[in-house]
Amino acid sequence: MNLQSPHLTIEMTRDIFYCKEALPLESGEILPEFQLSYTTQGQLNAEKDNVIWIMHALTGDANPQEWWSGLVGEDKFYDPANYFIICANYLGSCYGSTQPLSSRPDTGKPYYYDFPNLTTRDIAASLDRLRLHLGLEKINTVIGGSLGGQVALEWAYSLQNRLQNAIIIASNAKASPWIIGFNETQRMAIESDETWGKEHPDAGKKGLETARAIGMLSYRHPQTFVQSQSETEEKTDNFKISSYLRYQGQKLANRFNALSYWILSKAMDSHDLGRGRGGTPNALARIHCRVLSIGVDTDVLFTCDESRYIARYVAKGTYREIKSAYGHDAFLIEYEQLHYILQSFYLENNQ
Ligand SMILES: CC(=O)SCCNC(=O)CCNC(=O)[C@H](O)C(C)(C)COP(=O)(O)OP(=O)(O)OC[C@H]1O[C@@H](n2cnc3c(N)ncnc32)[C@H](O)[C@@H]1OP(=O)(O)O
Ligand SMILES: N[C@@H](CCO)C(=O)O
Repeated sequence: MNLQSPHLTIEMTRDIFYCKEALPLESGEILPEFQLSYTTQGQLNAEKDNVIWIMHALTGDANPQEWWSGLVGEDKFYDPANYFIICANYLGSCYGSTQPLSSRPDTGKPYYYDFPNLTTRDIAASLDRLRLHLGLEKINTVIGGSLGGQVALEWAYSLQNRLQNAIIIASNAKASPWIIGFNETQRMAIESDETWGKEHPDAGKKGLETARAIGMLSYRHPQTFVQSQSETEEKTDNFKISSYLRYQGQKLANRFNALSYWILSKAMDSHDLGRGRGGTPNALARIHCRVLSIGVDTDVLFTCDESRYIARYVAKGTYREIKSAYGHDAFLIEYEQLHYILQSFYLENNQ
């Protein structure tokens, strides 16, 4: 791909990166080869300092113009007319990258339950392979929410002075027992599905519906549903919130698969920037770039204190807060506040 093509590619291009070099994983296992589906839009400038790398969350794909439409795209904050914008689907996810349903190179059959557990550090390492493949010596900004923020933080640590800004939204430096607990209940729901364990692409699909319903409660806030799912007084059964959660479960199960969900939820649980690095504060202090850590006041999953903690221990940290009734998912919704916070951050740093 000629990143400095004279043709400004405002249109998003989709590509697959095939990496034939084995990827050693934190577990000690090795992924012999892998592919990453990714999108790019815009053009690398002459100084090569306008790369924006967008990181998706748990069930995201490589198309931020879809799930972050208020932030990425023509005339949006991250406008391809000004930036070279890239987004890659993570290892383990089912949107074009190597995942449990991918064929193993040694047998030609799907990995299924033999797919190796991944950590956020492994995912960051796989993205760095793509960076090197594209010849991107430096990145202006890595930005992501939730799992995307966790991977962004791991990558900020290893990129060091090759990265200018890390923007971590509704995320953490180390998975809390609370988050691991929520993910464990979701895996229990998948395990309770009698099809789980079978070698079939839809294994665990019904359990995934329940897992998503549990997840949706953690991604929102009681206020969210008071506003959108309240009832008149005569209702005694068949409540709106019940049908909403069942609907969201079906909606996700129809676009995702339980094996990918399992692998990525384990990656979220594995997240600990300080592992092998003298603990979280020491690791945060060694991040070279500027870090903007954004919390959501009603986020009950990734709390504001966890976002404040990141800003407090990194060398060049700023903390900002979104006020929202939406809870954790506010990072996908509160575009006006996000725009204001991002604009102030870049202006404060003369960018
Ligand atoms: C950064 C990332 O990687 S994100 C990962 C990828 N995620 C996605 O692609 C999804 C991102 N989008 C979302 O999560 C949500 O749409 C948000 C957070 C952006 C917006 O949330 P909300 O405005 O509350 O809409 P939400 O999606 O929760 O619910 C609306 C849907 O539920 C349906 N619904 C609402 N109430 C009910 C109910 N009582 N019963 C049944 N269905 C209901 C609506 O009809 C609507 O259906 P549709 O999605 O088919 O149009
Ligand atoms: N609701 C978003 C964020 C979860 O962390 C998703 O589905 O990935």
